[in-house]
Amino acid sequence: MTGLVVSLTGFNGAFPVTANFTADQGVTALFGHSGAGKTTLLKMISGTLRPASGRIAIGDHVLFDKEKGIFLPPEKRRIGYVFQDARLFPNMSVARNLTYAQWAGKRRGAGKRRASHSFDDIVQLLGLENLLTRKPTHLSGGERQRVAIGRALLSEPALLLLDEPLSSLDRMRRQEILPYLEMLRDETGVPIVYVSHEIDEVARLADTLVLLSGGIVVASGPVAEVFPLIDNQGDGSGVLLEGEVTDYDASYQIATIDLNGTAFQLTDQGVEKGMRLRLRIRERDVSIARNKPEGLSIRNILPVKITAINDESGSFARLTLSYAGQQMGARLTRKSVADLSLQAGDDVYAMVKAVSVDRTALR
Ligand SMILES: Nc1ncnc2c1ncn2[C@@H]1O[C@H](COP(=O)(O)OP(=O)(O)OP(=O)(O)O)[C@@H](O)[C@H]1O
Repeated sequence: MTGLVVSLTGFNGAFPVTANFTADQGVTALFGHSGAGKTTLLKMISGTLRPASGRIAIGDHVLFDKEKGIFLPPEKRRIGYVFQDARLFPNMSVARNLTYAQWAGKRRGAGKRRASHSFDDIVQLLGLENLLTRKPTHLSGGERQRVAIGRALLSEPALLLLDEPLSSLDRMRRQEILPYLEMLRDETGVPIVYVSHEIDEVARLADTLVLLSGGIVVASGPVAEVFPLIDNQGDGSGVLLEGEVTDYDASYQIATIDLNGTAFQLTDQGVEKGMRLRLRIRERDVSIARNKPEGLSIRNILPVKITAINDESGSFARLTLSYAGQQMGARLTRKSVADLSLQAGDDVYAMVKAVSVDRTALR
């Protein structure tokens, strides 16, 4: 059992924190707006800040237990920490930075366990082969972060904490590094806590989602359940739907995905039959028709039931839709809702443009 259990209360200065969540293998995203308490919680998990009460454990490895008087110092916690800025040793080559971490990990007792990741495995996983002789100053920001992740992994951690590892990178570099993080998630077996305030990263990487607001964990659980609850400043976060690729038309680069019995199409490259994909469908990309439309360029038409209509202030209304047991949302003008006489309980059709979904490949 390698799951993470966090159940604590405490303070960072005068800022109070209350957190209760559990997470299994894979990536646990800690999401919250600036000042929500994400870094505070990471400090409590890593041991640089002591909670007032509660318990923190990774499987049988107890890091903190107030009642039993256990508080492991940071160096005994077997936690690999990757910061927003890579914090590599500037005078050492990439290879030395990595081997130093391996040495430090062994000194802390990791060497008594069988190393699960060899130096060569990590170098290959993170694509560091051609960087080994360089100094950190001669690396791009994204490359530095890949080395920092490699360094954290080589210390044989029981848990990896990634504190907004992409926040110092521009969009292009982020896109470059995301596939490495997906591989990390799928191939290392090390549980990862990933702090982010970027919805796209959460949609792509998370297995479990923990929402923090004002120092309190307000929701936690499987990402598909919790994702729609993200407060995206008025613009809904959308829903995550999962399905398997049943067909790929290479000439048009169109993949067909089976989403609970409905064929859903999206434009994509590098997709193969049998692959599992996660799609993010945003509320603003969904429109509604009373009757099944024909002769439309929109390719995805899903039969849905309206379960609720909430007027927002101003011109818009938010519809909650149920589709094959999953919830979706749509954001329409109130005028459209009135013109179509839409009401809760109506069976209608949701139309989603094929190009308007984000996808991620799942293991
Ligand atoms: N050393 C400290 N002493 C007192 N208060 C602090 C301290 N560090 C942080 N805080 C306060 O605790 C609250 C939570 O801060 P924290 O850094 O955990 O938020 P965050 O979610 O990580 O934010 P960001 O996304 O901006 O990094 C903030 O109100 C902050 O001002």
